[in-house]
Amino acid sequence: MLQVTNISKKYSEVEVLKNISFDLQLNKTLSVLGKSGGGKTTLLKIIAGLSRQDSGEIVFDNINISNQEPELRKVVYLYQEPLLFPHLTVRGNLEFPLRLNKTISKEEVRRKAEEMAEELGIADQLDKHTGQLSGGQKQRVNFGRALLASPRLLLLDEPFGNLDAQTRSEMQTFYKKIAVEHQITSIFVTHDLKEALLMGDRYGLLKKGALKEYSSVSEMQEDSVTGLQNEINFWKELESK
Ligand SMILES: Nc1ncnc2c1ncn2[C@@H]1O[C@H](COP(=O)(O)OP(=O)(O)OP(=O)(O)O)[C@@H](O)[C@H]1O
Repeated sequence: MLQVTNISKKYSEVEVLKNISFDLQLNKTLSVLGKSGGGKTTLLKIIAGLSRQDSGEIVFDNINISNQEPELRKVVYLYQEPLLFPHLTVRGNLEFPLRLNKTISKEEVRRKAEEMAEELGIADQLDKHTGQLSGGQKQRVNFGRALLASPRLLLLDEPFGNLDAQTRSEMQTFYKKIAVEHQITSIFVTHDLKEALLMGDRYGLLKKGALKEYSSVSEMQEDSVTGLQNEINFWKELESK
C-alpha cells in the first residue's frame, strides 16, 4: 500500500535521513523507534507532505505522491499535542471532518459523531469545550476526529508522549482496539521501546538517519542496538534480587 524508497533529507549539510526505504501493508502498523533528534518527525512530515525530501520516492496506493500537496494525500498526521479547535465543543470537533463532506446530512453527521464519542468513551463530554478536557480525553477526541476523516494512513508522532504513565498505558490499549476495529494502517513513532513493541506489527529502528527493519520481536532481541535484550536482562536481574 505504501512504498517509501531511498528518502533522504539534509538540513544545512546535516544528513537527517539517509536512503530510507520500507513498505507498509494495509491494516498494519509500523513502529519506528528512535532517540530524540533521530529524524522521526522529519520522516513523518515528508510522508504527510508537510516537508519535502531532497531525493527519493513515496508511492501510495500505486500513485507516486512524492510531490503531491498534503491535502491530496489521504494521510492524517497526529502530533503529541492534540491540535483541537478551541472554539468548538467536543461535538463540534468530531463533526468537523464530516461537515466538509457535503453529501452527508446533518442528522447523519450528528449520529456519526455521537457513535464515535461512545466508542471513544467520551459520550458524556460532547458538550464541553476542549479546554475543559484532560490530556487523555483530548487525545481521544483527536483520534476520533482523525478517524472520522477516513484517512487511508495515520501518522502518529509520539501521540501519548505528554500523558502520565497510567493514561499512556490506557491509551495504548485503546489505540490497539480501534486500530483493529477501524482497520487502520499507521506509522507510529516513539522513543519508548515498550510502546514500539506494543503498537507495531513490524518494527523499525531509526538511528543516525538510517532505518533498520525487524519483522518480529525476536529479531529485535537478537540485535543488540535495539536495547531490547538489555531491557529483558534488567527485568530478569531485578526478579532474582
Ligand atoms: N526545519 C528544520 N530546520 C533545521 N533543522 C531541523 C528542522 N527540523 C528538524 N531539524 C533537525 O533535524 C534533526 C531531526 O529532527 P526530528 O524532529 O525529525 O527528530 P525526532 O527524532 O522526531 O526527535 P524528537 O523525538 O525529539 O521529536 C534534529 O537534529 C533537528 O534539529
